[in-house]
Amino acid sequence: MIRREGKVGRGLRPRSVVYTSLDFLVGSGRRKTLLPLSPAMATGDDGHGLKEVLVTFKKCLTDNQEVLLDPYLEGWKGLVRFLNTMGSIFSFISKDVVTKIQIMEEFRSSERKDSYVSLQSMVSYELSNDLVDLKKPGDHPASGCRTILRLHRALRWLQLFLEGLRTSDTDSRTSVLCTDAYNASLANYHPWIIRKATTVAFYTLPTRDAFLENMKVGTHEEAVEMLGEALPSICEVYDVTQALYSQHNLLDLP
Ligand SMILES: CCCCCCCC/C=C\CCCCCCCC(=O)N[C@@H](COP(=O)(O)O)[C@H](O)/C=C/CCCCCCCCCCCCC
Repeated sequence: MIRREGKVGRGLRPRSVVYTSLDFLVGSGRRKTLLPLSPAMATGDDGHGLKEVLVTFKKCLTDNQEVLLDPYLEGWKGLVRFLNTMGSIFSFISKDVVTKIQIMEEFRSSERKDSYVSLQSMVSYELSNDLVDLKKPGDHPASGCRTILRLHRALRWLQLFLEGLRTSDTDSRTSVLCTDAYNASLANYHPWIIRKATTVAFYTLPTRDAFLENMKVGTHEEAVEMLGEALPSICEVYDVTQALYSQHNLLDLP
């Protein structure tokens, strides 16, 4: 069993729950075809470690600095599998990410799929066809641009959190690392109620040692080394996306 840091999580068995996000995924026949997850994946026991997930993000960037959508979504699916091992208290977060992945996968399986090969082609296509609500929610509440923006902001949280794990002491509290990363990124865009629920959930996180083990990389030192090697790719994907969104004034989409 994974040791927990805080009071809230004591006694929770992270791998024992059939997660709501999976219920959501398999509950609809239409959704099922879009994001099939095996039962093993649903519990995070699909044999893949964090390294494989982070490597997926490396595959996003082309030589022309375009961000390819398919590996981007693959990377997020891998992260959701990790999130699903953290306990049902995180299922409200998991559900939100899964919904956003599904929105994007629908674009990728639609007749406009070629316009959604990369973030660059998506931005160009949606803007030139007036498919983005730029100022307030309107006719396009689930555009690709606004959906990716939410994941993009979350990628910043991931970058900060993993960097915190990598550089912190053995006895550092993951709830503190996670809260610091959250406050410096996503929290700026979330209402009070979400910030509260999220902060409570952070108290149930496993210890730093348990996190490093859960990465399935080897020793703790090897896990830390892997983070040092993998994080630059995440940063690059984040930076290229940030520059793209900034260039088109898309960083505040409703
Ligand atoms: C062995 C180490 C592994 C680490 C693996 C970490 C896996 C992390 C997986 C997912 C990260 C969470 C991504 C959250 C995306 C949130 C997107 C968002 O901001 N959505 C809000 C706005 O969307 P719209 O309403 O405008 O459509 C939405 O309102 C939010 C809903 C839920 C709350 C999201 C809280 C995010 C907290 C991020 C920390 C996750 C903690 C993971 C613990 C490791």
